Amino acid sequence: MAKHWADFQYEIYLNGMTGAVPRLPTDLTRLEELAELRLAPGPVGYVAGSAGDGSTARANRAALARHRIVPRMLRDVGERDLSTEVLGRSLPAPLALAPVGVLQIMHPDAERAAARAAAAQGVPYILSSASSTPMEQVAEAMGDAERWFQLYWGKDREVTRSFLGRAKAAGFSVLVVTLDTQLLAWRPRDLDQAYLPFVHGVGTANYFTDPAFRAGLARPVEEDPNAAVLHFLGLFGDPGKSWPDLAFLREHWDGPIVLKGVLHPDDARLAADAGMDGVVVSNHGGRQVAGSVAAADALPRVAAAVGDRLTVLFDSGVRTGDDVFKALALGARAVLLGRPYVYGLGLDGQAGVEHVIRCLLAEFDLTLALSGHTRPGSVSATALAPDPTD
Ligand SMILES: Cc1cc2nc3c(=O)[nH]c(=O)nc-3n(C[C@H](O)[C@H](O)[C@H](O)COP(=O)(O)O)c2cc1C
Ligand SMILES: CC(C)CC(=O)C(=O)O
Repeated sequence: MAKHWADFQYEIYLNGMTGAVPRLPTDLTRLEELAELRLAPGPVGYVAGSAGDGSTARANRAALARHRIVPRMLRDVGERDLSTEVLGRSLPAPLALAPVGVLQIMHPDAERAAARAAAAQGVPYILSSASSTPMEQVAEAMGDAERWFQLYWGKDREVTRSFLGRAKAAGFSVLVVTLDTQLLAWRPRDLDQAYLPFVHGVGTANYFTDPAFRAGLARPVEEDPNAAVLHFLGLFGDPGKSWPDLAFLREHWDGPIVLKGVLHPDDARLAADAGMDGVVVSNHGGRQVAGSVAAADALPRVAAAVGDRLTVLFDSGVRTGDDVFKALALGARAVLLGRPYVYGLGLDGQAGVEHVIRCLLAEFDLTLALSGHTRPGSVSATALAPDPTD
């Protein structure tokens, strides 16, 4: 019998014969409440928090919940294959870990632990520019496992050029350029606690170790760390960028480029016109524009506009296996997972991240099978009940 992601449930039940139960919940929507109880208020507030009153983060969940799956019967789902081709790479499942910076606020092993967990499960790891560990050290922890680099496309061209060179040399294969964080949004939960990881020197490691960044400082980081933090805050985002600037990135990166944070079909078309390879339909987990369209509501429109020209990926609000299924049905090729793996890291290090990946994919595998499908590619809009808001 072929091995399936769903087999994880029997592993759990068999371990139960020795009295063992999972250390973390298997319903991943419960991780946040556990993290709120167990982790320090500043860090957990930063991760769980959103822009404004949190309406976009809630809308992300509500939009996914509004869609309902219509299972089909007697379709021989005994043998299933979750592997998916994304940007020329064969992935074991339609999943990657989203770029999340500052992971040291969650666990001392930070990005290395998350990256090792991704590598152990064969899932691509997308390393944030704002990681608390220099990219070369994360790459070393991963061996030759699949890794992508997320760029904060800031004001200093030399730093961008240097990041691209370092990422390529360290074996990162896909460039994910985040467009929705040119400025840090209004985040009341962090403001009320006056807590921002960067001010504590977390999330600046790629910058502080970068020769081009260091060249822009009046005094070395080690002599004046506060000035270095201010310099970072001044340059990590650039609200002055516009579409023609993408030519610079296309010129300096010869692998696939994916734009993250696209919500409007016209922006997706502009991405295709600019020679990009993909988009991530995302509202940054509701952390940037309060009152924004839910990512799952934007997804079918973007997929209809560019699905034949670009690889369409999705994040923001994915918590369960059925969310993954719905995202595929709405037009995504694969999804990125954000906060759940970060809570897994905070609560149980690398093992916690692996638990989260395995639960999500076991539940997705079961949803797929029980709905009458054997592979991600066969899931389309016809697998969903008509949208009551249409
Ligand atoms: C604590 C935290 C830090 C993040 N840092 C980054 C980042 O450095 N770069 C980036 O492109 N996105 C970042 N994101 C956004 C995620 O990549 C992703 O879009 C989002 O978490 C998806 O929504 P979800 O958390 O609802 O799954 C961050 C998200 C969180 C929660
Ligand atoms: C503001 C960024 C540097 C980090 C981020 O993307 C986030 O906190 O959502």
